Amino acid sequence: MKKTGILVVNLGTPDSPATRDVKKYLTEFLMDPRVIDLPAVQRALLVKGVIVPFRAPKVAREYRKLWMDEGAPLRVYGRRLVKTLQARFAGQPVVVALGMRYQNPSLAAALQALRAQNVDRILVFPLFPQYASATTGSVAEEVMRHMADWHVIPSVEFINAYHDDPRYIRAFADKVAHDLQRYQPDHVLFSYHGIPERHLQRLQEENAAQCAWPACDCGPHSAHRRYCYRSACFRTSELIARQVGLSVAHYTTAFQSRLGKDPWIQPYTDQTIRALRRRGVNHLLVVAPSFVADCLETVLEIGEEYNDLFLEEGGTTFHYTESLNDSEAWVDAIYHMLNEKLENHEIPDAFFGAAHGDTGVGATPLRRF
Ligand SMILES: C=CC1=C(C)c2cc3[nH]c(cc4nc(cc5[nH]c(cc1n2)c(C)c5CCC(=O)O)C(CCC(=O)O)=C4C)c(C)c3C=C
Ligand SMILES: [Fe+2]
Ligand SMILES: [Fe+2]
Repeated sequence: MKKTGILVVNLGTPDSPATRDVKKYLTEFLMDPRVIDLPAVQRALLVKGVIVPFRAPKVAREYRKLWMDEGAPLRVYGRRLVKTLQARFAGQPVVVALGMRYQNPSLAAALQALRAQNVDRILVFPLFPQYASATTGSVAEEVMRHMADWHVIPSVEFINAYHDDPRYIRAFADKVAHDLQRYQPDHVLFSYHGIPERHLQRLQEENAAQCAWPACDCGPHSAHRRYCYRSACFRTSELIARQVGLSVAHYTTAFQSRLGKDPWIQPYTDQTIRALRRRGVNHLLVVAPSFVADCLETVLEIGEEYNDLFLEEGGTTFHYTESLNDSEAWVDAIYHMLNEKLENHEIPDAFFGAAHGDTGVGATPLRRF
């Protein structure tokens, strides 16, 4: 039977909350041309000369608040997820490894671990449900770069978007349904990590059918464009809302975490929170489906900054739905998404006559043709 390696990938996080390690992380991350898409010299001047020196001390303080006993949340949840997933595949010829796009455990080490196990193929599962060049695209490019000099390159499949997969939707919807019961909010805000608007321009250059940049009109009522990140986010909100029975008037989609002065995809989360207050929303529940593990952007940006903003604006209660992390429902969802790929790929040995001890060549199954 063929042996499959599953490479679970997340963004990455610093090795420690020390400013030195945060600088290393931010530099590697932001020097990626898929993240800061400027010409190399301009990017280096901006990242190494401005963003990292000014941002790292503040971000390091934030990581210190967030740090768990076992380390950074993104890495802790990643390790637990992979361990439970490996157990879920018990009895199947499957090896699961965790790699981070930036810092550790590195993609190089994870790929070498799979290679050492002589896997025949690799399924790459980025922990990004909505496709973006800055995340999923970057992971794919880096995986291919690492394997480029292998003599035997196994077959590789990238699971590059699953924002509309019913199992991912259900895993999130179950959490939201629970919090709707518990907190009785009068509105739900789906807040996704943003990307610069300019990234959608590249999308249209490559495939005009994908998106209508500069005025990306992807939204709840437009046709769904799979690789327009903005569209995929609207679609995710719609599917989760439908699953939990939320009507269009009771939820909103917005984008957070913008960096720099260029326009990012809109509406922005902070402005949306103010607008919701003006509309009289008193009890808000925030859900962040682009983050499948809690991290700096959820625990601090949503859980503290947006919480404070909503209360300062006169709101009464603010709650955040915790992410999927290493929950059983999420492990189960990933297991089923991947197992489907395994089942579709596997050609039973019996088909080649191996069950009868021959080589398969010229054996009876040829009748099928
Ligand atoms: C969920 C998908 C993500 C997309 C899309 C994304 C795009 C993107 N991010 C930056 C800049 C930063 N992001 C930072 C943190 C961060 N980003 C994601 C996910 C996506 N980013 C996660 C999960 C995290 C948290 C990591 C953690 O350890 O907790 C940061 C670092 C923190 C900070 O300085 O605020 C930066 C910087 C850009 C520029 C971008 C699209 C081009
Ligand atoms: Fe980010
Ligand atoms: Fe779009």
